[in-house]
Amino acid sequence: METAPPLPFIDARLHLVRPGFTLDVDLHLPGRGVTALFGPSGCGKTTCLRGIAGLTRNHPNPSLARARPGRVVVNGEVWQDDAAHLWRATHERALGYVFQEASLFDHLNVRGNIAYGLQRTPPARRQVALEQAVELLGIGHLMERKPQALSGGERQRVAIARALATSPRLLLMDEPLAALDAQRKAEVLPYLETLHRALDIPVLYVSHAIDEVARLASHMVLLREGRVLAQGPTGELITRLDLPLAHGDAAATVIDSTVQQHDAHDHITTVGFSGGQLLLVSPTAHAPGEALRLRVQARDVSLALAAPEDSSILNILPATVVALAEDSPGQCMVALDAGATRLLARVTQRSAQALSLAPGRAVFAQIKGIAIVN
Ligand SMILES: Nc1ncnc2c1ncn2[C@@H]1O[C@H](COP(=O)(O)OP(=O)(O)OP(=O)(O)O)[C@@H](O)[C@H]1O
Repeated sequence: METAPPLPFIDARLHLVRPGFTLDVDLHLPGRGVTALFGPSGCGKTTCLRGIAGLTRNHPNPSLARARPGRVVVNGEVWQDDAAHLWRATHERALGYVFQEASLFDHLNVRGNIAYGLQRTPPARRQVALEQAVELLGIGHLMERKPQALSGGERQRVAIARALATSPRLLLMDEPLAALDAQRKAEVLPYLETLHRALDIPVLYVSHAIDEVARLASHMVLLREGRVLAQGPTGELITRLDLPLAHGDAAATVIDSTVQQHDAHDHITTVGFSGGQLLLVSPTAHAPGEALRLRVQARDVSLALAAPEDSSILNILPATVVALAEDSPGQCMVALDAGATRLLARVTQRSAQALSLAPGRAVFAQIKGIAIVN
């Protein structure tokens, strides 16, 4: 019997000691898809990316730096192994780095900027053609322009295309959308979504914005004061009641679903997911079979003990209460399982008592079709 090839992975053990700040992390990440590094300002997200890129390191002799030996392995390539005295400099690590502000060469046009990235990659390692990077980021019409003649969103798309053109084995993105206004963000986000599906290049993505993370990242690392608070699949981490993300007004669930049908007449898309079917309002048509990642805020989910009839609410899902926690005075967060999907509902403590909510209790979760975002 043939055995399946091992799943690709990224391991990064970094212990970087600075005056007033220590980063001490052990990351075990999938070698595919987008992993978000998330946490408050100053928790060490950028330091983490810089460590993986080889832009920052302890004294090469770990005993002098009083740090645990570092190790960085990306899909089978060892970039750093302090214990074995192995260190690849940044230019020897096949990585692309995209920063908050696109740092393009002003004297080169867009074509020249992207070609610069391409030329630095040995022909044997080139996997992404310039044309492919240009097409993925939708910048074909901008090729002859100089960076000064680009909008913020366009500059960022060129910077991403330039990073991709180097055929990186890992793409590091440090708040690539943070400098953009909401409209520009909405312009660039769809390109980020498609690029990791089109190219099998893992992405480490630093962001402050949980909605961005929920939309893009399948996996996440929560950092606090230089340490890992938790790491795992996004849907799991954002619904764990022992972690801060599952509390407060922004608490939400992600639901990975597949389009079943789209009714163009009333703009309703029907999707299937592990907990059944959902109907959502969608102004754009979706083809059957298309994968949709949906987001539902905990405050938009209400609970009932019996399935209501004649309700305007489109989605009524059987679910089981898994856990409850006090959220804020008078409010409580309820974790529920609908099939294999974890949902969150934020209800008043009065309602929780009235419905005798407790682990194991069977309920119906009600979600308005207009409250589901994709
Ligand atoms: N070269 C350095 N020397 C000393 N301290 C540093 C250095 N670079 C960063 N720091 C400190 O390390 C800590 C982590 O910084 P880092 O930029 O990694 O955080 P961050 O989570 O990316 O923050 P933000 O979200 O604000 O960008 C901060 O306290 C910062 O002041």
